[in-house]
Amino acid sequence: MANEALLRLERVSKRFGGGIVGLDDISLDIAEGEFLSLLGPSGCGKTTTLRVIAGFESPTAGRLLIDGRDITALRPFARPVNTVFQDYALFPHMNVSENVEFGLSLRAMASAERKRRASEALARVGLSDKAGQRVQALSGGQKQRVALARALVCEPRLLLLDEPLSALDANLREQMQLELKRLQRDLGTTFVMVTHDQTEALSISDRIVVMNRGHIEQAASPATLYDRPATRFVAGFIGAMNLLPARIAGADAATTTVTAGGMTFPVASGPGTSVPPGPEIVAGIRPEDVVLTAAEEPSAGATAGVVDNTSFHGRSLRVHLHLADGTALMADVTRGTLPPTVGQGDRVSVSVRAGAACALLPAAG
Ligand SMILES: Nc1ncnc2c1ncn2[C@@H]1O[C@H](COP(=O)(O)OP(=O)(O)OP(=O)(O)O)[C@@H](O)[C@H]1O
Repeated sequence: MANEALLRLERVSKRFGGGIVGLDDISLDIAEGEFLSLLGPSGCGKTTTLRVIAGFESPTAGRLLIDGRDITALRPFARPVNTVFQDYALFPHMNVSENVEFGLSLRAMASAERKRRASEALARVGLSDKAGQRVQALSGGQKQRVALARALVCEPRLLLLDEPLSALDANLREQMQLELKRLQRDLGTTFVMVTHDQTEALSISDRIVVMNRGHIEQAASPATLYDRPATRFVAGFIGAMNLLPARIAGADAATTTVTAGGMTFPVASGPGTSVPPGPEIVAGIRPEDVVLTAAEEPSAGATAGVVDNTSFHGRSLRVHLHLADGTALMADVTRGTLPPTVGQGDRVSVSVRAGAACALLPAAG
């Protein structure tokens, strides 16, 4: 793996004054051409990770390697890395083209060549017609594109993006997510993006690094994080998840039979679904994998539940219910699959959908 990674973070820690832990022993390989997102709650260390990669912060322990070469001591401008900042950091007194050219001004390059590259970068982000405009006259989305062009004009090996879309409204944000992804695919440049928006991370990234309190909880593809969260934290952080105390009722090569909340269901064996060690485990069951039927008596493997309330979610209805032992559960039910009048106090039969990707997790952590 050592030679495959474009960037390797090797046991990187960052402590600030007063004993504040920014990063706690982080190791991560980032492959060439990857779109990687750093995701996690406020204060988990996303920005610190980005700043350490950019060279704006020095790690207090560990090292960084690009193509196997130690860059830990290199100044920011000496790294093949560029950053797009959250507030764009454009120069208001320069026009669009000058802002983009500025990215090249630290390099000895003929003016004609600078202009050619700047106009190529502006074309990439669809702003050729704005080259001579003042940046104040641009919309938020256009400013974001200028910031991208200014970073990309230097042809970095690695582009770092710090919450690049957070200042945009919801519609524009979604459009820019698609554009970012397209740009990254076209260029083949490695992108590392900080975001606290899980929907954004899930829709745009090849891989997501979920961080918590300065360490990495899990680094995996969006589908793996969703279907096979490695920890309770990830299970609770990505999407909605029912976490029920569980026990193993049996196992063979293909499946593990799990009992949780009075329900018995098979979980397919395979990578990421091994039973965690320790006596206490929880089963993570997505609301869309909980099946409700209006039956009076639960069938085999199912249990009885009582509806507490329902909320409208477009195509589906989220049903909050409780089981006989008091356990609270969420179920997302496709509209029309339950009687339209189902509501508070109604009894339903509750089971886990056959073939559901349930996560078996240690109770602690
Ligand atoms: N320059 C600094 N001096 C002291 N503490 C810092 C400094 N920068 C970050 N920290 C602390 O390090 C921890 C990680 O901060 P960081 O900014 O990396 O989090 P984040 O995940 O990017 O959060 P947010 O989503 O709020 O931006 C926090 O506890 C933060 O207060």
